[in-house]
Amino acid sequence: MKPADTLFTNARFADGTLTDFSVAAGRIVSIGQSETATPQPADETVDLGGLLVVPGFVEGHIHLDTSFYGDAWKPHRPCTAGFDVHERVAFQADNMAKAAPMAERARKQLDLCIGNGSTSMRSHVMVDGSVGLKSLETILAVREEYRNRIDIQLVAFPQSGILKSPGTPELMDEAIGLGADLVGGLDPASFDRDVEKHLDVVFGIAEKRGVDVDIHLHDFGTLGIFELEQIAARTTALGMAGHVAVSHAYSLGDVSVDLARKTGDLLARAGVAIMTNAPGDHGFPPVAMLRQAGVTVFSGSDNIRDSWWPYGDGDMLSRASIIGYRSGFYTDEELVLAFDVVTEGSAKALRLEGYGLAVGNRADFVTLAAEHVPEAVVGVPKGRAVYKAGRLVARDGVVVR
Ligand SMILES: O=c1cc[nH]c(=O)[nH]1
Repeated sequence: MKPADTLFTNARFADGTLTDFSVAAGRIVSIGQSETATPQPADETVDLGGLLVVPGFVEGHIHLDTSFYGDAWKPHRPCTAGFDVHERVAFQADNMAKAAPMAERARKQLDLCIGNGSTSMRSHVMVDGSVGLKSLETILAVREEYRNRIDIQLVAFPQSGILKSPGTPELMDEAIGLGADLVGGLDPASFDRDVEKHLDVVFGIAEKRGVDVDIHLHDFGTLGIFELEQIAARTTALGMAGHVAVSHAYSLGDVSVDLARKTGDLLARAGVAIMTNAPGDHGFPPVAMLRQAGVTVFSGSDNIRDSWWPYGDGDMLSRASIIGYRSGFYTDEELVLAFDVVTEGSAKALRLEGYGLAVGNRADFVTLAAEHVPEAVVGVPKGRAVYKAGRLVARDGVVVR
């Protein structure tokens, strides 16, 4: 038998068993009980010391281009009246003009996320009439630099609208040719004020290019629900179940329980996933109810020190804790659900191949000083080791170079 590259011993899996596993060519090739198994020969042995070992976190929604993490502090500017996406986008443009170079900021954000245990990520990147393809070109180059540390999907994101920002449909199409993986959208009703035409462009590009869709939908109440219905109908009509996500979907958190449940059933049937970061100042999708309906629920940091809010730490375990806290999750089963949202749920939404701790899967994992997953979700232990394809990429929050 050809020896594995690395034998990892004394790993505590989520079911409490102490396990050895070996990795070759970046994949898990064997898993056995530490107490009973004959160790598989390997070039190197790493003793994980009984730490909890979990799959790498999946950062399912972030903005690598517009974060000011590690840059000079940009004080938050409130909107004049309530939450207004147009105003936030204008503040963002102001801040971007005063920001450190985008590549530098993106690297700092990536180091933060990897240091905390993310091994895969989906980032939205502005592609519209205001910035053209410049941001995407920068982030594509940074993605290339980080390709051995984290897998990154990029969404061509029309932050200034598709119909409101001249040239955006063509730019989004070009973006896919350039290397973006998905096509995005933004509040078809309140931003572009034409749901049909907005979705024609998004799903038109998706169909033509054979890519997935991830739409930002901040619209509240029944307006947001109406848009979710339209997105679900398009998804079904194009046979895109499992290939479409809606990010934020605040409306699911502020309509009646009955309407949220009915819409959840619709989304489950259509195969539309929902991303929530459990934001602080308003309703957000009811995670447990949606999961029970069969909806794939996933999560991301979204904004980290940007023009939308000053919070965010790039830590998907702390995000699971926030989701659990805001959802009123107390039982072990509920805490495991919160954890699942940032691991299996996000992996499913991103359609990651070979995710999870099983033979044949990618050896992307994190060690945690916790006895089990519920304790990890409430305790959010630091001092983690992060492995990508079986190789140590970060320890104690610091990326290994
Ligand atoms: O939450 C966010 C962040 C950036 N851009 C958006 O449209 N929404």
